[in-house]
Formats: sequence, C-alpha cells, structure tokens
Amino acid sequence: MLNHICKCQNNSIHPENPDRLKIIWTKFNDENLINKCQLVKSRRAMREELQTCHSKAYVDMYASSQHAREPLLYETFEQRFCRLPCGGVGVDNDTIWNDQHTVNAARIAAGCVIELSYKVAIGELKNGFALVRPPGHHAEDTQAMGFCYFNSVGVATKLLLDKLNMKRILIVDWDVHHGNSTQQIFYADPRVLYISLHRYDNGNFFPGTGDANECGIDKGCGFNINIGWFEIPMSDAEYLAAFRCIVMPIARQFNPELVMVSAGFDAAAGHATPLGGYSLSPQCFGHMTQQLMSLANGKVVLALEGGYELLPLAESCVSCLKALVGMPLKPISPEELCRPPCQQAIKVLDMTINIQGVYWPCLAEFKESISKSQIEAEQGGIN
Ligand SMILES: O=C(c1ccc(C(O)(O)C(F)(F)F)s1)N1CCn2c(-c3ccccc3)cnc2C1
Ligand SMILES: [Zn+2]
Repeated sequence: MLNHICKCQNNSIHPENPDRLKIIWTKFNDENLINKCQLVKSRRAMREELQTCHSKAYVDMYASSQHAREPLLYETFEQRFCRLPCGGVGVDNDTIWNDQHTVNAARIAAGCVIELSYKVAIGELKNGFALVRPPGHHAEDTQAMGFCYFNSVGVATKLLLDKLNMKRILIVDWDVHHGNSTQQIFYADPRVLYISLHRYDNGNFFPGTGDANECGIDKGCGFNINIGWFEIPMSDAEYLAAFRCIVMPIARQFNPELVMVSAGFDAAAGHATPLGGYSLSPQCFGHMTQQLMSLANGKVVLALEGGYELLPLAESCVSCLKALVGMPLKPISPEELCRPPCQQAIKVLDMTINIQGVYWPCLAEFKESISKSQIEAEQGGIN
C-alpha cells in the first residue's frame, strides 16, 4: 500500500500519500502498542468480493493490472485517465493512478478490512484497526473518486451480511467528509445502520452529499443518519454532544452485532479547509472509539479513511488503538468538557433529532440535552 504513489512522487501536492501509514506505524511502535496487538496477514480482495459493491466492468477496469486488461477495455481504460498538472496520471486531479501499484494497493486495502472484520465477527479477535490506504468511502459502484478506488468498509460489510448472515451492522463514519459511497450502498438496507458525522456546509463541502434529510429508502428508511455540520469550527464538545444525544442512543436501540468505523482523522485540529477545518483533539477519537466499544460485545473494527496532517493523524490513531487494547485514555480537556456545543451545532443536532425522531423515538428524551456541556449532561444523569 506504500507503493501507491503518483509518478511525480511529490507528496506535498498529493496529501493522500504513503507517509500517512509510515508515521502511524512509527507512533504505534514508539508507544509500544504493536506488541499488544496480533497482526493480521493481508491479502488482495478478490474480484467477486469487490463486485458486491462495484460493477463487474468497474472491477475489471481497476482490479486487473495492465497486461490483464483486454485491448478493447484498454481503450476505454485510456479514456478513464487524465494527465495531471504534476505530470502524473489520475482518474481526477486528486485520485492518482500508478499503473504498477494502485491495483494491488487498493485490493490489499479492501482485503485487509475484509480479513480483519471477519476475524472480529467470528470472535477470533476482540476488535481491530485496519491501517490501510487508499481510502474507500467515496468510491462509488462505477466511479473512482476522492482518492478512493474500492469501498473497503462497504465490501467488508457486504461480505459479513452475505457470508456470515449477520443481521445488524453499524457503520460510523467520522471522517470529516461524507461517505457518499457507503451511504449509497446500504441506502435501502435495514441491516446496516450508517451514521455519518461530517462537514456539510449545505452541500458546499466535498463530496457535497450527506444532507440530514437523506434517511434511507424503502426498508432502509431510518437506517441512514447524516449529522452534517457547517463551516464554523467544530471541536470535541460538538462531537461529544452528537455521540451523547444521537449516535449512541440510536446505536444502543439498533443493538448491532458488529460496529465498523470509517475512521478518517481529517476532523482533527491542524487540518485546513478543504481537507478539514475542524479542531478535534486526538483523544476525542479515542473516547468515541471507547463509547462504540460498549456496543456489539466490543466487536469494533476501525478502517483508516482520511487524515493528512501527519502528527494529528498519528496521535489520533494512537488514541484509538489505546482504546481498543483497553489502555487508559488521555482525558478530554476540561475546557471542552465544560463547553456547551456552539449554536450552529445545536441547530444541526436539533434538526437531526426532529428528522430522525420519526424513526428513533428514543431521541426525544435527548432533545434538551443537546445544548448542555458533557459535564452538565452527566450531572443531569445523562451520559
Ligand atoms: O476533499 C477531498 C477529499 C477526497 C477524499 C477525502 C477523504 O474523505 O478524506 C478520504 F476519502 F480520503 F478519506 S477528502 N477532495 C480531494 C482533494 N481535494 C483537494 C486537494 C487539496 C490539496 C491537494 C490535493 C487536492 C482540494 N479539494 C479536494 C477535494
Ligand atoms: Zn476525509
């Protein structure tokens, strides 16, 4: 997965680059966390696995290396790519293509999430963190976009449903960008509850999807929850309120058999717009992980999505892994614990409760809690 780089080899113009995985792994080592983990052997996702979420033509296009592509396909293939300003090649300006390595990297990323989630689902592993790239939550059934080729979390979830006959899987997506593809894949499926917390800016933030009114369709109605924030910097207080008043009440009622997390860390402090713009602390991600571990007998699988500022990214991943291995977490700052969510966030939470309260009656009792700080809410007996 480290070899998936632009031909121009200029990491400063390609934020989704191998340094991301290198620094996370280094920090895991520095914190002596690797020896608390069991490493899972990676593999490439097979075509038929990828075809659970992507069309056959798409998989043939992006999952077969150069020589394996039939000549006809090759023409279409050539049309699929454009020359980038940096001299490299890509599907679009952001989604670079390396003809030798992208196929393997994208298939190994999906294969890692498949392997890990399977082992957690059958109880062979307690929980896990898939350190993978390229990310996946924007890759649609027939369209690579936003650094993504295959929706690793989507494919792994589909396989747990199909192969293990699982009935209730929660996907929490806390990447600052909405997981348009994950929403689309499970939009009509009541077996998968998709909850996304993302910067929405009324559709003016990449990828532009993720409106609070997108609740799912048919049998999937009510199983798609979008908490779409505005541009005003959101931080720990807002995310803690969202978890306390919306994410956890619904998740507890849904009672998932397993929790998948599209764990992007570009909401962490240090990320500027358009690759972020919020200021979550690294420990906030660990605390959100810890809360999710109270569900599904602790069967929680994190899969890396975005996150580009190397130090905040690595520190946030360390915080999540410490939660997963049961180590104590750095506390959330007193300032954030005592601060009520900002007005904009209260409006978003209130609107989301009004919309989703139709499907999740449990939310009504949390309506008055959204304007409280975490400390105040805990004193009032709501945690
Ligand atoms: O914001 C995005 C994202 C694409 C994928 C994103 C993700 O959600 O973080 C994922 F998928 F990688 F996890 S975030 N894009 C692509 C990169 N980009 C940029 C770039 C910014 C700096 C360098 C290159 C591109 C500006 N606007 C965009 C829109
Ligand atoms: Zn992102």
